[in-house]
Amino acid sequence: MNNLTLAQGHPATVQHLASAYTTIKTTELGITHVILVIFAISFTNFINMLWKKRNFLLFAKSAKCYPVPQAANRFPMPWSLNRKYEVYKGVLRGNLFDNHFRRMHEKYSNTHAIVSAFTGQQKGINTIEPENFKSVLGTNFDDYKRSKYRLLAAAPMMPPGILTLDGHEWSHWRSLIRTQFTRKNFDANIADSERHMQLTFKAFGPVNADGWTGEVNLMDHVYRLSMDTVTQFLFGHSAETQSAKLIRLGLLPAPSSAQPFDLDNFAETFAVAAYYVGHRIKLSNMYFLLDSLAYRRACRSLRRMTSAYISSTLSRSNPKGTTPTSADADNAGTSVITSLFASGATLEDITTQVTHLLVAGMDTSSATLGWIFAVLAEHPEKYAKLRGEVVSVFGTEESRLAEFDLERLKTWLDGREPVAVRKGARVQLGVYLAHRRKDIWGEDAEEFRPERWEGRRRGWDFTPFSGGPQICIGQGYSVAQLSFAIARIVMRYDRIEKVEGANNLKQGWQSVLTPAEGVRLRMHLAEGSKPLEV
Ligand code: HEM
Repeated sequence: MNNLTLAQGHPATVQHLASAYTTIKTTELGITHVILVIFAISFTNFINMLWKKRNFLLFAKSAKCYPVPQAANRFPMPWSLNRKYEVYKGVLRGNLFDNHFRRMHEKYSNTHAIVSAFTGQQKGINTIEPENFKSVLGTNFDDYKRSKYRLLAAAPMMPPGILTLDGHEWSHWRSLIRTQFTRKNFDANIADSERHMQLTFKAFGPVNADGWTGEVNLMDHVYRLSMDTVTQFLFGHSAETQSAKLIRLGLLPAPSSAQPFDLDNFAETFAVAAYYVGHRIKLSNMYFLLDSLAYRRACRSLRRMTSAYISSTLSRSNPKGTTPTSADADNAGTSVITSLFASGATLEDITTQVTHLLVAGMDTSSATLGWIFAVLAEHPEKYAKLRGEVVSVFGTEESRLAEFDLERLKTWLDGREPVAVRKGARVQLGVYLAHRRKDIWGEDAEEFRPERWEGRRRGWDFTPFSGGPQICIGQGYSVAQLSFAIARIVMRYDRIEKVEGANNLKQGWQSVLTPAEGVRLRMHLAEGSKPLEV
């Protein structure tokens, strides 16, 4: 009362007190309401969850499903932060599959369930069972979808496209793109592939009086090689990132005609954006935690450059620089871009799909080449054997026996019970560990023994390119392209050795498993190798 009296002479204060009083009243009511609503929602959700769990268990029983072991959750945390910590620790230490996932499979069998520590609900299935790969990727393909977090994590670099979409949209782009992955297109590019190899050899640097190069970090060079060959294939003309670097280092003269953009920068910008995307996808529903201005800037400039690159491809036969038409696409020759353009896709759409193709083809190809030579450097006898086979089919640089074409490159190379999966659960197919199972591959499964392939047919036990309707579109192309690159390197260099102190087999993570510290080698020029043509 005293307060009220005092406040009468001070309208502002009165008003203030009055509103404070009303606020208290409203807040009391509001909080009660809010608590009731939260309680009602939580209770409904809880009952709903119990109901679904019951239905799921009944379904599992009626379908005679195998009661999969459940991975224990020792330190349960919301959003499975404890598991994410384990996964990410493995990513950073370079032993993701050999440590965390291997331990899980050893402890809880080839197929086990991840369940919520709070509700007991199945959240995911981890499997290294080829039969399950077949089921998810092949037989029951329509029952599964890609993780929405992959789409969200990658979106700033690449809006939805062939690598992240499902259903009709995915099959639309897949059917348009796959028409270009033909043998004819590979063979048509072989002369350019040779030129890219010559540039790569130049990048390896000169040899000393004994025929040895200095230290070569193979990953730098094969990254650019992959970028140049993949873009050659997609665009019909290459991004020339290897030449761009050689020009920067003063090892090649600058080109007379202006480029549509800084090609050297293209490779670097792509690498930054792809690095973020690879790690964001690994973070799954926590993808947003990894972000930065550098990432956003890289995504924007990559898009600008890719779009300029596509326009320049389409305008090659249209020097006036007017908006490209489908006639320009026809004149520019056949490539993924021209065929997409001819199908009526917009520049925006083509830019998106091409970015997906670059992401799909770049790190995969360069990591494969890197690993192959990292392992070969540890096994000189296998390198010699491989070189012997290449030389017996194709000859040496000095005396060629045969030209490289797809046919010859190909010739040269030549869980059992059902498991119930809850709708919405995430199924992880552990390809890395499945490829190292001793019961499938024998006691020497961990050893580098390429001879194991002799007379062996590939099935769902070997799925580096995935399988089923979403199998890698670039499989045939990349096996041929990589075989060509391997054959050309071993043809030119008869020995390789790792430099002292190099840790070439340490695993790191890009968008795929990749040599964490690069592949540091010295290479010995074979007798009779010809001088470079570039
Ligand atoms: C050694 C090289 C390569 C490996 C190991 C590889 C592996 C794979 C794998 C495992 C997938 C399935 C990804 C998933 O859906 O989760 C895939 C899909 C794909 N790959 Fe490759 N890839 C390689 C090279 C390439 C190249 C060079 C290109 C094209 C230039 C390419 C284009 C694609 C595309 C477009 C898809 C998506 C297919 C679809 O969803 O329909 N790949 N690849």
